[in-house]
Order: sequence, then C-alpha cells, then structure tokens
Amino acid sequence: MKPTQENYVPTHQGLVVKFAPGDFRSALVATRAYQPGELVAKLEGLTKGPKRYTSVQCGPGPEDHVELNSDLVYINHSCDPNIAFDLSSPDPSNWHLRTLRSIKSGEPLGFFYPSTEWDMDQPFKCECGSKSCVGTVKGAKHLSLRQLASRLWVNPYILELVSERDIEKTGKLQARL
Ligand SMILES: C[S@@+](CC[C@H](N)C(=O)[O-])C[C@H]1O[C@@H](n2cnc3c(N)ncnc32)[C@H](O)[C@@H]1O
Repeated sequence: MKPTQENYVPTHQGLVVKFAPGDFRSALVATRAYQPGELVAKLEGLTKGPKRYTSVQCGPGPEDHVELNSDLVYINHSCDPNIAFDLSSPDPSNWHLRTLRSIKSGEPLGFFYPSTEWDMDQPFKCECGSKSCVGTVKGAKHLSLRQLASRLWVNPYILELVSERDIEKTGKLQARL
C-alpha cells in the first residue's frame, strides 16, 4: 500500500513525500543533510508479495519480492543514485537504506532500480537527466555488467544473476564457433 496525500503522516524522520499531481510524479525528499555512507533507514515492516511497480526484489528467485509499506516506496529511480537499498545480508533485520554520497536538505532521494530489480514489472522511460542515463529502465537483465558496475552499489543476488546470464551467453557463443 502506498501512503496517500490525505491525512499524510511521514513514516521516517528526515524524509518527507513531496506529492505532485499526475501519475507517478511524487518523490521522497530529504528534510535534512546526510553524510556519505550514512544509514538513512532500516528496512522494517516489509511484507512478501508479488512483483509490482511498488515492490523491491530481495533475492534471486521469482518469489523474492517485498512491499515497503512506508514512504520509502516514493523513492524514484536515478541513473546517478544518491542512495542504496542494501539487501545483501542473509538476515533481513540488517537490510537498510544508506547514502552513497552527501545529500542536501530538500534533495530528492534516488536509487538505481536495477541494483535491486532483475526484470521489472513496469518498465519506464527514465527522466533523471543524468549524463549516464540508461534510457528505458527495465531491470538489470537488460544491462551489461559494465553499465551496472558504474553505479556504486548493486546487490549481490543481482550480480549472481548477471554472472549466470553472461556464462550462458558465452557458452552459446562458444558452441557456435
Ligand atoms: C515506486 S514508484 C516511485 C514513486 C512514484 N514517483 C510515485 O509518484 O508513485 C515507481 C514509478 O515511479 C516512476 N519513476 C520512478 N523513477 C523515475 C524516473 N527516473 N523517471 C521517470 N519515472 C520514474 C515510474 O512510473 C515508476 O514505475
């Protein structure tokens, strides 16, 4: 469930949803400055569910998707991310959101969606405006290792899936030679 503008109460200190008219135009914004590498939030209150545009992938399998059930669902994608969803621990109580660089008060948070998502339910044309923009955001399956590696953080289960894909590709190429 996405929090809505009616009777809005922020779920996390230091963050607020900036609601905007139109579909999917809202964003989560910092209400204070953050240092590089700072813990922004622990990922708590997650529930398992099907892959949706609001879910976050938490492992390599088709069932590994969680809903955030908080304002964190308003974090948009950025090809030049300032924040990471770190779901690398085998213990979900260690999953967290941390900064990848300093963030100013008023700055929108953005994470690189393919750092958690393999093959997204709802691809979209990215409007982040960064020089390294990937264009249409569909998930890590549709990007090269090089495109992923330049984003400061990618979850280990995504790198495993990339590695399996690339071994398979290389095998097919070798069989043709
Ligand atoms: C989980 S929502 C994020 C919050 C969303 N902006 C909202 O208002 O509900 C994910 C959706 O937001 C939109 N979105 C997120 N990042 C975007 C970006 N960089 N460029 C264009 N649309 C984006 C896409 O429609 C995407 O499916």
